Amino acid sequence: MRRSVNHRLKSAQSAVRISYHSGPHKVRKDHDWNSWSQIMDNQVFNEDGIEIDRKGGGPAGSVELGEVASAVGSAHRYQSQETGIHDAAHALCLDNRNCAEMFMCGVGSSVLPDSASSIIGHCSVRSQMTKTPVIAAQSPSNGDRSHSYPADSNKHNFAPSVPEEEQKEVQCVGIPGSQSFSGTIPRLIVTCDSRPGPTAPQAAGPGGFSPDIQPEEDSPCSDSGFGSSPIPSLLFRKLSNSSSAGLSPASSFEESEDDFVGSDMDLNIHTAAPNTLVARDEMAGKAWERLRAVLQWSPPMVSCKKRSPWVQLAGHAGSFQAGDYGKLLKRYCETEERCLQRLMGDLLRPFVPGYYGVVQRNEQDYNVMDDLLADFHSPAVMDCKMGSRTYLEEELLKARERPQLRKDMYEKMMEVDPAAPSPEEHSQQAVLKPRYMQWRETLSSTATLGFRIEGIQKADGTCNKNFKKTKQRDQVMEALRDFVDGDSQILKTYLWWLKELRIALEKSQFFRTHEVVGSSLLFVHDSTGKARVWMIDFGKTATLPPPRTLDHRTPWVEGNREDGYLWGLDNLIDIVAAMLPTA
Ligand SMILES: O=P(O)(O)O[C@H]1[C@H](O)[C@@H](OP(=O)(O)O)[C@H](OP(=O)(O)O)[C@@H](OP(=O)(O)O)[C@H]1O
Ligand SMILES: Nc1ncnc2c1ncn2[C@@H]1O[C@H](COP(=O)(O)OP(=O)(O)O)[C@@H](O)[C@H]1O
Repeated sequence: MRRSVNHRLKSAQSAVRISYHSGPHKVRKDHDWNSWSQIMDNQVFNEDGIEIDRKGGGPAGSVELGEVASAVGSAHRYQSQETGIHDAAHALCLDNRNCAEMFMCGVGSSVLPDSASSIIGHCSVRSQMTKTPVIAAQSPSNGDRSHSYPADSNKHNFAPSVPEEEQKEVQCVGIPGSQSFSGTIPRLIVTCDSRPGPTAPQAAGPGGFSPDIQPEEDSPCSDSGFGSSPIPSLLFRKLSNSSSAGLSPASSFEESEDDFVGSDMDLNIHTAAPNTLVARDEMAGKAWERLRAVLQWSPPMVSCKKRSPWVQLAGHAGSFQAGDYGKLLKRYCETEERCLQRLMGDLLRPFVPGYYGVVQRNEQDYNVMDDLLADFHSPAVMDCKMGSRTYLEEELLKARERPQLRKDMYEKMMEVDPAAPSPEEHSQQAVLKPRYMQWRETLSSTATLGFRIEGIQKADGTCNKNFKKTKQRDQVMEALRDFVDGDSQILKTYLWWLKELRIALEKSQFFRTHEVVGSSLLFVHDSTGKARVWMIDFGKTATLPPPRTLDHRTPWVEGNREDGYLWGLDNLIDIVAAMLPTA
């Protein structure tokens, strides 16, 4: 039995190696299954895709819980820091899928630190990576076809190829003080004005340029042509319109399951909000001890936890589908895939949704990630778009070189402020994308504070996306106060997470070497007092050519690629702190 557990732990490790392979960033093809199954050389599957023990022939899922607990213990001993938790969780979940499923359905999510439970989530998707879904009958696959990770049998590093510096534990060195933004955001308005000027677009022909009118201009992750795609029905959760008090309807996943989650085992590390990440690791260690105990003495549970209604607060309609077991499928974007892969090996990992690779559903590829709402009960959610600029420098160049007029953006502009378009734009009934984006930035708090609220859903399900004109500090405060229903304890927890995030960002190799544009912070809390902040949306996060780096606070001037992300975070922290009663 012991041999078998160790053997599975080994398998788990090799599987993890593959998971983080950052190979060629392209959509992978079916034949990769072969290489995947080669890597899984220590594992044998029965015809239902259930892993069986080579020796015993029983399903791997039938391993006794006590044995799994030992596996957890052994794996945990490999490393005890943040990465160790992940490793242990990987080992555990890959070791026993049924048990992992049990974690997903209650035990794990209630006793594990978030980082670990998110990885335990990995196992369910990882189990999809078998030729046949393990729990085929329950799978809402809808014809899902998981791409395997490109296998590279020559790679034997357990960790992804991440610079050593990046793998170091975050040490809390104190919360840096807020830094102010000394400059102003340069106005780089691109219009169809053919008059010469330093920032005006170049005329493309005699009499000024005559750009083609396009319904949409594709940006790196634009969903042009996809928004109206029908969304296939889902077994676990369905997409539907949620009640919306805002400008536009929100997509949501309907509540569809009963709640069997044992709350007595909850370990709420979120509200505890210790002062350092190191302290959190210590807590995580304790959580593992408790997990071991629970595993050794709990009867097997076949349960499913209640799914809170899912909500999409911003972004492109039709981009998301529900995945299995707390996973979310987001329409495939190569840039985002690359970023999420890299982030899995970066200090920022606890602040981003766990990433599980690419699946195909109905001929559309999706990036699979954690549904960040999955562990909350009727959560309140807020999307805050970070940074002082919301378009890439390359989009600006593109708009100059190949200007494309956007009717849809003109219409969105008119809905908010009919006086906003210039006479020329009125006559064209269209605007250029950077012009629209800059208008949105100055209308909201993006240009003045380096972040803006995109949307809020309250616990009662009301959803408000009407923040386009939320610009002043006191307006932001009002929105935040409403979001937390005046609960200063929740605000305090958010403040703690924001400060932790700032520490991690300031040390992150990924962050230093990427221009992070259009990315959001997703704030989630619920009535249990649990509150947390994650970074989402890396569709417009561009890698800088080495050795270039950004400090994310220097004001942007065209060419310096600064995004104002940290400046915005400083301001956000400052605002949240100012809302709290002084001790
Ligand atoms: O929020 P509204 O005012 O509707 O404007 C949207 C957002 O800025 C989108 O950014 P995000 O995805 O960060 O929410 C952006 O997508 P990009 O990220 O592709 O730039 C859209 O551009 P188009 O996709 O070109 O329409 C733009 O129309
Ligand atoms: N991992 C996630 N878990 C839960 N909700 C998410 C997650 N990612 C995105 N969302 C929801 O979807 C919305 C849009 O996400 P985003 O990644 O910004 O999409 P887009 O790239 O289309 O702009 C967010 O505002 C949030 O409400």
